[in-house]
Amino acid sequence: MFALSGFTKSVSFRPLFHILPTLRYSFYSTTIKRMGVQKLNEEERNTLLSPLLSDSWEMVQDRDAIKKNFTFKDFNEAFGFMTRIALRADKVDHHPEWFNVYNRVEITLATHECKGLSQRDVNLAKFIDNVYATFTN
Ligand SMILES: C[C@H](O)[C@H](O)[C@H]1CNC2=NC(N)=NC(=O)C2=N1
Repeated sequence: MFALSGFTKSVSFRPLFHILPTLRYSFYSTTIKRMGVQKLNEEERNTLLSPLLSDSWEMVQDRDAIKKNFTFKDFNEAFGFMTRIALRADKVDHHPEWFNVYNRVEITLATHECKGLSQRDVNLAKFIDNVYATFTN
């Protein structure tokens, strides 16, 4: 007992405990999170996608993707909107396809991994609509 406490005192395991959350997060973000994202099924399309399609999101022609156009006062506002989305997109590792000219931003959402619409697109679309609401007040 005495010998063990002497050992733990001289060889500290503390640094390991510090990096443990990082290791866990990196395993989560590279392995677990990326495992098998599924295309939305019919029921999910009815419950999750329909509200977006009633709120100016549209299906893209010949593709399982949604798009929406946003307009702003000027370029400064449009770019501010894009910046907030870009930070979120990078955090959740899910990125929009987008096009900007001055005060206009056109956004298309789809998931590469399942080659179509997934829950991630629904989440990002809702986030985008919430950000846009802060600009149009
Ligand atoms: C390799 C990397 O994880 C990816 O390709 C990520 C990044 N951003 C992404 N963005 C979108 N829209 N769909 C994805 O499947 C996706 N996957």
